[in-house]
Amino acid sequence: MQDEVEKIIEIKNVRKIYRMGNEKIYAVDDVSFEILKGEFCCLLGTSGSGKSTLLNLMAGIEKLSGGEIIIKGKNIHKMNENNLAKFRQRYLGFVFQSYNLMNSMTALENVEFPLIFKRVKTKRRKLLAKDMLLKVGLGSRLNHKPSEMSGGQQQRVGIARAFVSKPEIVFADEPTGNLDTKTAMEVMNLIKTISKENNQTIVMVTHDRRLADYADKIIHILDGKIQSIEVIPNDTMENDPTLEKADKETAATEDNIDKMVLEEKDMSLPQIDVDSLSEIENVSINTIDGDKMTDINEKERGIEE
Ligand SMILES: Nc1ncnc2c1ncn2[C@@H]1O[C@H](COP(=O)(O)OP(=O)(O)OP(=O)(O)O)[C@@H](O)[C@H]1O
Repeated sequence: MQDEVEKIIEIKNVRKIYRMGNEKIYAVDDVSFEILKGEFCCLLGTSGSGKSTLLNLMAGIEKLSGGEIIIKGKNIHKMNENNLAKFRQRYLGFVFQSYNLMNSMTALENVEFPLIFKRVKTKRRKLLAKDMLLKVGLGSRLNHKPSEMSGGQQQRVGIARAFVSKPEIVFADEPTGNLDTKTAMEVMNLIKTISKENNQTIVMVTHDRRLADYADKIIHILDGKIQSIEVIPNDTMENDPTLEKADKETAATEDNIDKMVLEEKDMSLPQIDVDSLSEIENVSINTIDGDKMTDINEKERGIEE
């Protein structure tokens, strides 16, 4: 008998009410649905329908007015701040519409960042970050800063940063909102390809039906309520020439990564000011796969029940 697929996210009668003077705004109004492990789920709706609020509630960024959000069996809104932060680091990744890259850092340094918090050793960190940048087709842009890259390239760095530590769930709020249609499709292909390779769960917000078609499941939202839930047949992947190129690049360089690390000059990360850590953590709340955790003390990253 086939194993039942894990319900990785359960949304139960969730409400978010904002008060504006005497007025109550029901941004999310009694919403319930489930997302399975490995599913690509899209929250689709027009402007003001409540998509971003729902995503922020799911990520524990906004407080609930009612209901429950269970992720990996844990009621995340019952956790204290410290445990919630650990939970985010361990299980969640984020892709933002505005990329949220560190402008003073190179592409490679940006992608390395989540791994610093995981205390992954320098050499391994650089290998993982490089590998990820090769995967997203940026093998020739490792040492470019965000200002030296196009919007599409910057978002590829954002994707590499979100996925480098293989979080089980990646939240993406209008990840292609600042990109032209062709680049948006390439970015969608990347998100889908990488997440499917690793059985990662994606929750993406968009108002664009064409982008929602990349999902396995679409939650249609209107005025804070679910209008319908649509399951999409799994045949919408397009041939992306950039991906093919990225694959070839990865294959060609896989054997040379060690060599590249040894040859790379001036790759040390800038000194991190302790006061800036919380700001950085907001940018790169992320985690790393269990089988890549050999450098990390399990207890240190443990989450209290
Ligand atoms: N901090 C807030 N205070 C008051 N009302 C808010 C707040 N944030 C959102 N809202 C209201 O909640 C509703 C849902 O907003 P939300 O940003 O979730 O919609 P959205 O579907 O993501 O829209 P968009 O696509 O334009 O970003 C809107 O009516 C919005 O005005």
